[in-house]
Amino acid sequence: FFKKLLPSKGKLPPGPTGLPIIGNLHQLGRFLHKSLHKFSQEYGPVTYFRFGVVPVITVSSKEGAEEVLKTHDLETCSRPKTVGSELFTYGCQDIGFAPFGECWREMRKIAILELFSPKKLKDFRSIREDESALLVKKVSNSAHEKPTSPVNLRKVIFTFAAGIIYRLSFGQNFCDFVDMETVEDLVLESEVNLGSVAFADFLPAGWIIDRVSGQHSKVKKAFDKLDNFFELVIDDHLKSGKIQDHSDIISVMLDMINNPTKFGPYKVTKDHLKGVMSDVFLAGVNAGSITMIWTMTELSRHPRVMKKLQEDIRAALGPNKEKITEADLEKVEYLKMVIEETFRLHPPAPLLLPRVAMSDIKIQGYNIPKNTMIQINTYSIGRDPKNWTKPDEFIPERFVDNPIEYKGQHFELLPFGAGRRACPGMATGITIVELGLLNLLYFFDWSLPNGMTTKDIDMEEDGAFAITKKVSLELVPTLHRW
Ligand code: HEM
Repeated sequence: FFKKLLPSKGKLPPGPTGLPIIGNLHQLGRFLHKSLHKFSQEYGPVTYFRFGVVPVITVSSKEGAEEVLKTHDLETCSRPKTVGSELFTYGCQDIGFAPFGECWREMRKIAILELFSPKKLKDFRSIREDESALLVKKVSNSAHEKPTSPVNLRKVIFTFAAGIIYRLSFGQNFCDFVDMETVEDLVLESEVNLGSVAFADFLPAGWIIDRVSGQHSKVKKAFDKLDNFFELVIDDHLKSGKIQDHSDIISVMLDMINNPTKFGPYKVTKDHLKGVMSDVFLAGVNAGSITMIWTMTELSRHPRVMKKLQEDIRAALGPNKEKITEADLEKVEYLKMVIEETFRLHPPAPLLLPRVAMSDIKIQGYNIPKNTMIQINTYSIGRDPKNWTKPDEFIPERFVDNPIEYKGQHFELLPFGAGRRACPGMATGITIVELGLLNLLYFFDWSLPNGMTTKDIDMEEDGAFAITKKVSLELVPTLHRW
């Protein structure tokens, strides 16, 4: 009867049958990208399901991704709001979770100008070189220890990536007044809570369950910690009295808040500033660190590739270099293939960030009604045998004489997304990843801790939006002798 009354939705994509109210929640496992991968294997590359009462389509083919991210980019470039995203981005007044509109456009414009322009990338070279030197020093100290002990690669890689991103966005002296261990815990806790599922997101009156179950207070507590931390960073900028020098994005935005008439009609507020800080703090460091960790993990599991890569790097750069420079990044073709292969198998954000249809559209011949949430499954696309031969194997050579790149033009490989909402930090992110790995692989040889074989390397995943390796990767470094 109700079906007759409601307007026809036309031909929806196929998908699992849901239950009243909870939809298909009972069929989703711990990791959404894996559950949706299973759906696509059973129902096809465009699948319809319900997350509680929220309608969702998941797209798992290169052709479908191209239709969403290119043909219908304008109609799908908004984001759905969730309890976690609203809280951690100060009411979605950031870049990553802002709905399509003026706020998103203005924040993205400021970030591109103050963080990601080619000029800024050049200006920040000294920060990257300082952090590279610190990384090599830290690992060298461990390599000199007798007996040698394994290095926790997650820790050194996080400190390296965070040192660069936070100093360039939060100020040169950032690392002097905070302790990186605390920062790492804060990033992990915030990311998990931002991506956590609240009943209020998909059930009518679900907020009551969130209050009773303690979910609401858990997320709020994590947010308060992050907010206190941001206040500390902002206070430090205000105390230094150097807002006018525009030395980082925080001083630029504080100047915009204090002198609104100087900067055009859009009124920037403290919530915008904290929203952008939240994006940089969470998105900026995690994805790059995760990429480096998965790369070192796959290299440790594939000694043939590790050996070939280190020989290739050392032949290209020559012996006994004192430090790696960014000019060296141009010479290491095989490293770029290894990173591409890692992106294919371990995209740091396998579902990108969710989109929402702003009008009725058609994807692969199916009707997608307005307000449907859209998930692009790059995890499935990277494993699709139609795009890749032997898709489950780690073979960087597949990129030899292969035009496919990760920059958003080739829809079979989308680690940074594509279209209007593609990652604005791509150039910065990839430079950090290449630089970090080049330092680790040029100066050091790596072996597994005593008694461990390649088969013992744990590949279990963890995380919410960003999917990382659950168990820390521990390897023993030896200083390379020429
Ligand atoms: C290897 C490093 C990185 C990877 C793999 C990565 C990946 C991604 C992905 C998949 C998205 C979602 C794209 C979409 O929905 O189509 C994204 C968005 C975003 N990323 Fe990155 N990212 C990286 C580095 C960075 C860095 C260094 C920053 C900032 C310092 C950054 C800031 C952002 C922001 C602000 C967005 C939201 C864009 C929007 O919605 O308009 N990312 N990133």
